[in-house]
Amino acid sequence: MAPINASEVKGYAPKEVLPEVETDNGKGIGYSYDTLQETANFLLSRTSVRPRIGIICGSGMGSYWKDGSLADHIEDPVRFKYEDIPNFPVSTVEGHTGQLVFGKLGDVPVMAMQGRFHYYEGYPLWKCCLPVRVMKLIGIKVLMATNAAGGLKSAYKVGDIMIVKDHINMMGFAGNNPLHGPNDERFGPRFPPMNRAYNYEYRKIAKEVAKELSIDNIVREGVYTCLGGPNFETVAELNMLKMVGVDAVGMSTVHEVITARHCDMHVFALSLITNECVVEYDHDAEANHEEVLDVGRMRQDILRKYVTKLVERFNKTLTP
Ligand SMILES: O=P(O)(O)O[C@H]1O[C@H](CO)[C@@H](O)[C@H]1O
Ligand SMILES: Nc1nc2[nH]cnc2c(=O)[nH]1
Repeated sequence: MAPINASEVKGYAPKEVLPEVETDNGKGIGYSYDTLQETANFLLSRTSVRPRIGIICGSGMGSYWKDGSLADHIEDPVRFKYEDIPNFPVSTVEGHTGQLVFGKLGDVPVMAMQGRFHYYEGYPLWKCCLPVRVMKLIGIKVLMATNAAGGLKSAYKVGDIMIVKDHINMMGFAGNNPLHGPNDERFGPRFPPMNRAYNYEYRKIAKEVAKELSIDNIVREGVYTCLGGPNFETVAELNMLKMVGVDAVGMSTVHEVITARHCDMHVFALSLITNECVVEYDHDAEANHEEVLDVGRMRQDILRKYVTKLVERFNKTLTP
């Protein structure tokens, strides 16, 4: 049998990005500050947009449904394919186009990631979060992360939008953390606090805006966790997560938020509940990525309007 070439397998990171531990000229794990500064300078030299809010578009929310998604509504867009950006990984998951878009959302300059990086694609966590550090270096103050997630709380329905109040870093419990390895103080401290990870003022604003848009009946607030994936959870795993206080489960965001808080960015996150987690045996339903993408499409207009308004309101809280 011919050997399998990982780079040709859909859903798998190309071979050259696979090593679990990459070093930068022997200085340690991850890319150095200077290397990421080069990436930031590359982007800044090719656009006059100076965003202060960075948005990560979750599965099915950024790109998949052409012309309706948030990123497709960014005005005067300047787009960069991930493969053309120095030091950037590439997206391999369906529903994650793989480009950065600079431009205006409402009247606010933003940068949106149409596609994020996941651990299950074969990337180490620090590499999944590399774009967050690049955001910091181009002057972004606020990270707005969105994701698709399974709803664990019994009150949640498919299509609900959960404002993330807090997270449980399950992968961190096992010692897998994006900050693992030598610490560069220019990004942040060795031991960053995480008890105020999700900005309180922004969560308050998000609830107000949900009322203004008359979507408060579908907007919730809860606790998110990220598992490594790519498989969805077993019934026993879901019941355990429920027991420890998880309301929604996904395969992203937590490590991005840790990286953003480490470098002192404000953080706001939303989970779109794309499927109900099955917490009973003898149930026919099975989670699948197609359903996740479909619900992303179903909610794209509401999410776009919500995020656009939030971006305008968050921007007003930033000093000029
Ligand atoms: O977290 P995002 O990227 O939104 O996507 C979520 O949905 C995908 C599974 O359907 C996984 O990638 C999971 O993390
Ligand atoms: N881990 C996990 N990720 C998801 N992303 C969307 N739905 C789910 C889910 O049910 N579980």
